[in-house]
Amino acid sequence: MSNPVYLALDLPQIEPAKALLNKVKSHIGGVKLGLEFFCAHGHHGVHEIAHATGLPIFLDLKLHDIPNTVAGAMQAIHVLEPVIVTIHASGGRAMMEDAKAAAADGCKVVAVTMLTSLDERDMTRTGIKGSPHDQVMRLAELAHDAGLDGIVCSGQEVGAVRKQWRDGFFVVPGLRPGGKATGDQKRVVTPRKARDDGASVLVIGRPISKADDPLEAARAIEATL
Ligand SMILES: O=c1ccn([C@@H]2O[C@H](COP(=O)(O)O)[C@@H](O)[C@H]2O)c(=O)[nH]1
Repeated sequence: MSNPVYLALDLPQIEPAKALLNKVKSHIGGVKLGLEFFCAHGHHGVHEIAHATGLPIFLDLKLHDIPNTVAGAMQAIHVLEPVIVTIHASGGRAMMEDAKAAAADGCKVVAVTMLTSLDERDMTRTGIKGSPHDQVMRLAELAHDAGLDGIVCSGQEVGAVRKQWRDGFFVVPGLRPGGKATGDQKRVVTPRKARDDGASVLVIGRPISKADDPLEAARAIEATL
């Protein structure tokens, strides 16, 4: 089985990002480039990371707009050859259908359900009633019906989603080797639990990138899987 860990490269400077990747690249399966990286370095930065590492690229752009705009954005990133792209499930069914139709062949389009930095209290404040579990299940069904490949959810929900959507592709961030919520992440589990519960991809950033010894941190996480 290939390594399911995608390193979240949330670093503002490209040279330190490349140096980090050089250290850990034998212990990860791919690279996740998100908003911070894309806004700072754009297409050029994505090409540079892809060429420097040879690893698969996951573009975590979390697109969320009207269907026509999101479809246009999906077409504009074909040239970057991402293996995974994220959009927001709350953009609605038509937006998800058009995003999938506009994606390149072989690119997995997955919908963010409820960010791992949110808990039930945060949800209530945005006007969404019920538990994170219910909200994730509802949006997973919508994403499935829209023809997407899978969803992004926390490790606290992935087991339940996997039972309903057996062949889905599930991306799980909010992973902490100690299993405790730290900083901005509220719905966390360990990488091992997420994998055991059915995650397809494990997204891990700061537990590796901010570790005193990123190579040792990446090795230690790999050894638990
Ligand atoms: O619900 C979500 C969706 C995306 N993310 C992204 O994953 C990484 C997690 O980084 P850590 O440093 O391991 O917390 C980050 O790039 C987020 O943008 C998420 O955390 N939760």
